[in-house]
Amino acid sequence: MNDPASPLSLDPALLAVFSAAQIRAHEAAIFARGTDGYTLMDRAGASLLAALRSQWPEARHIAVVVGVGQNAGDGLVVARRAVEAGLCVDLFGWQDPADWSGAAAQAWQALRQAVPDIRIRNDSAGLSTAEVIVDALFGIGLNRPIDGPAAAWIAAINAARHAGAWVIAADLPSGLLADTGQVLNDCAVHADLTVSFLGFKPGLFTGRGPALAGRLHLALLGQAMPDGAPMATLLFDAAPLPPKPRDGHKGTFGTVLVVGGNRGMGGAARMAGESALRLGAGKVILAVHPEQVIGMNAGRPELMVHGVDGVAALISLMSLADAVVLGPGLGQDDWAQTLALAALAFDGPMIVDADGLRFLSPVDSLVDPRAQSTVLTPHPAEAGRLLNCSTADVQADRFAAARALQARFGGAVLLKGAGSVLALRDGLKLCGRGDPALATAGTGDILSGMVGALLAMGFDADEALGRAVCWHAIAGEIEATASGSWGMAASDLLGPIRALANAQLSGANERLPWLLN
Ligand SMILES: NC(=O)C1=CN([C@@H]2O[C@H](COP(=O)(O)OP(=O)(O)OC[C@H]3O[C@@H](n4cnc5c(N)ncnc54)[C@H](O)[C@@H]3O)[C@@H](O)[C@H]2O)[C@@H](O)CC1
Ligand SMILES: Nc1ncnc2c1ncn2[C@@H]1O[C@H](COP(=O)(O)OP(=O)(O)O)[C@@H](O)[C@H]1O
Ligand SMILES: [K+]
Repeated sequence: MNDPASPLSLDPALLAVFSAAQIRAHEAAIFARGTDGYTLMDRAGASLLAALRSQWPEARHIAVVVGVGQNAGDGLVVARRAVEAGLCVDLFGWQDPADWSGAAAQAWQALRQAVPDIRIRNDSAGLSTAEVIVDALFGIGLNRPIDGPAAAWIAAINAARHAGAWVIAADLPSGLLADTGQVLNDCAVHADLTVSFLGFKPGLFTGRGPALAGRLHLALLGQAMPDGAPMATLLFDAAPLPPKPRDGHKGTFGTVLVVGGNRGMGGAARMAGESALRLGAGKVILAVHPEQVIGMNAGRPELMVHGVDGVAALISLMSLADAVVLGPGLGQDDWAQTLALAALAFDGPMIVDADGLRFLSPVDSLVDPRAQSTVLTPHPAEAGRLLNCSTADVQADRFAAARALQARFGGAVLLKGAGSVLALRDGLKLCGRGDPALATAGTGDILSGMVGALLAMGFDADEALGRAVCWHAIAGEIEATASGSWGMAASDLLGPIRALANAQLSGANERLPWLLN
């Protein structure tokens, strides 16, 4: 299908995420070209202060909490520049200034020169009077669990935020691991705004990152983007479907077969079927447990519901399908196993979700043709089961988990949850959209039906998955903006999803990141 242009045009720098090692290599290249560390740090502090003043123009009293490394230097620059701009500034931390090194030591000297009576306060009581707190404790150098004074300062910042202060983080909310979005010891700053320097870090967008980072600004500090391929690219939007051809008929737009809907679990198959229909599939057939047929036929007459009691019946339905959705409400009993093994032999594009994932076998290689056109969409617990590890292990490094799943099972892999990670043939993608409204039963079934529809229309596995994930996440945002994040039912997504696919609705742009110089 021909694609119209993407509805949003974001600067390419906003679409890439770089690991801490890539950022460090980028810094080294900048230094090699003649820019020194302090010049860069001064720009970082200036960008942060500009973001602070634009977000909270009325704020007069700011607190800067500094740590032990170069992230502290960013905060020291902010303190100096804020004083120079006429703001009232308090500096907090536990570091002996003589222990700062490199650019941070220079930043301290510059601050001392500009504000000779500046002192570092080591009691957090004064934090409560600040309107905005600058978190300059840790950036990309965090490399172990936080305890001691740093943990106490993080608790104090979060308490002050709870009491009404705003928090802006330098580079990363302190405690968030740049590469994974993991937080150790449950100790991290909760920020309202994060200004990320030189390039976005993956941890801002997945795991705990989306909950802790707040709004995101990227400050390139006068530099081009880092050289080389980013660790992952971000998905913020997806092009709508092309116009529906005037001479199309239902056969043109593909037949989706949903295999699932075991006893007591018909709803999942029905939601997947409805979402396939609402995304534009020409025909949708449900292969469900025979006991489910009567109720499901009554609910949505457009779905062709077949009670399937064995392999022969399923194979005859598979012969009609352009794509199979295996898993919604499938269950784990003998009926489920018999159908799953038969469905996995389908010679065409397929998405495997939910209990369907239990019946996958590892593929021999990524060139396995079956694996090439398969989409797998586990949530973290399902991913843990497939990888023989705990959910916590999966969440500790969602990128590694998605890659490991792809290596073992092939195809396009989605690791679901806040900041969904996509392991595709052309690398890692990371969904930058979404809302906790989506954290409710059935939204995964809606997503699987969407992917099924796009596969049946002829989109390849990567494209189908990327579009579906994006529309699904934006639909969650739209519902949350309209009616709040609590209480959304999965089927509420269907209206916005249809509108997004038809380009009749665009996502709420105030959630998108900003670019600073
Ligand atoms: N080098 C430069 O010129 C620039 C650095 N920048 C800033 O520098 C940051 C990176 O600086 P660093 O590499 O010094 O790293 P950080 O300042 O993030 O922290 C590293 C320091 O903290 C210590 N540390 C790590 N984990 C700890 C823990 N759990 N408890 C206690 N101490 C811990 C380390 O031993 C090290 O001393 C970036 O995130 C960015 O904010 C930016 O200003 C851009 C320019
Ligand atoms: N906090 C969140 N933020 C954004 N998206 C979320 C969040 N929680 C869940 N989701 C999304 O909601 C969907 C839930 O799917 P899944 O866990 O399979 O639910 P179910 O099996 O009940 O359908 C996934 O697409 C997931 O990425
Ligand atoms: K920080």
